[in-house]
Amino acid sequence: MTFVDGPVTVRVPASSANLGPGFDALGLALTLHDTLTAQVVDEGLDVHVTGEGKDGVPLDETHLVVEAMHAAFDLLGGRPSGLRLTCTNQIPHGRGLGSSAAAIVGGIVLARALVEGGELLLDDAAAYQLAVDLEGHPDNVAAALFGGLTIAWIDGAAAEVERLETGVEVTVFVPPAAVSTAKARGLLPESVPHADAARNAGRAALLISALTGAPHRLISATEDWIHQGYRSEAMPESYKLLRKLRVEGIPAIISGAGPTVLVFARGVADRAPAGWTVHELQVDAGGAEIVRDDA
Ligand SMILES: Nc1ncnc2c1ncn2[C@@H]1O[C@H](COP(=O)(O)OP(=O)(O)O)[C@@H](O)[C@H]1O
Ligand SMILES: N[C@@H](CCOP(=O)(O)O)C(=O)O
Repeated sequence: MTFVDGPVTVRVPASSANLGPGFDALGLALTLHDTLTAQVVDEGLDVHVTGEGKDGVPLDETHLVVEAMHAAFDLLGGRPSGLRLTCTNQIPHGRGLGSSAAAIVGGIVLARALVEGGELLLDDAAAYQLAVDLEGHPDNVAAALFGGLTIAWIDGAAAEVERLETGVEVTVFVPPAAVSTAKARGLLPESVPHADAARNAGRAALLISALTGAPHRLISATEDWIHQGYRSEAMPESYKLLRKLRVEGIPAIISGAGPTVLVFARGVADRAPAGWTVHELQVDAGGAEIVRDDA
């Protein structure tokens, strides 16, 4: 196995998972990015972080991007003697915008690009499978890797994905405090009423239609009964904003495991509670991409 000379840069998008009724299945890549640059060096591990997470993430082998790079190098044939990594992060951590998925996908794509012929040794299907195995659920990593609107599922142990185009525009309302995905997953019940599962399935199907050509269906298509309500105690302000917007007829959901509120609309930034950050975003159609020096 031969490593490439010089640094490699990857740009990886934020993602919003679930989108209301599509729990652990639907994902949407968004135009908010982390930019990661890595280079193989003679020895040691040198990690620099600027932007989101700079004061909170470890700078050793337990850094999530490094863990994902190591897992990918192990599949590609071996780890390099040393690594220099620089992360310039726009995606806030623990807000339901897929920062951990972006770190995992970015690390895998970086490692692959640092190995001569890496795309043949670890193709997109294998990279996706590794990312799902590391993240534990497929929805965010599908969108972060492939871009656009994704439907993700697990067949046996095999991670599968269907990618769709959508031109939908969104506004995200990001609260100041984080809620970890692990904590939010811990609030979910072991089972849900059959009637709730049934109506969620119908709305998830309708949502695909709404996002790919029938936007007038968005308010009905974004209703959920199987996760958002159960998690509301961990994010009461988000849930309150969600209900308020929906009463106004604005299609709002909890993004991923929360606490960010995502709205399929523009021109609503004035609804943000004090202290929250608002981003008006588009869909990132490309997913994780190597940034070429000559691009
Ligand atoms: N770019 C990153 N670099 C290093 N660690 C990260 C990065 N992004 C996320 N993480 C790790 O993942 C955690 C957030 O993951 P999670 O709770 O799943 O929230 P999110 O909704 O943002 O994915 C962070 O606290 C940090 O430990
Ligand atoms: N389906 C997952 C999505 C988690 O997304 P994140 O952006 O909060 O990591 C869940 O709802 O737990």
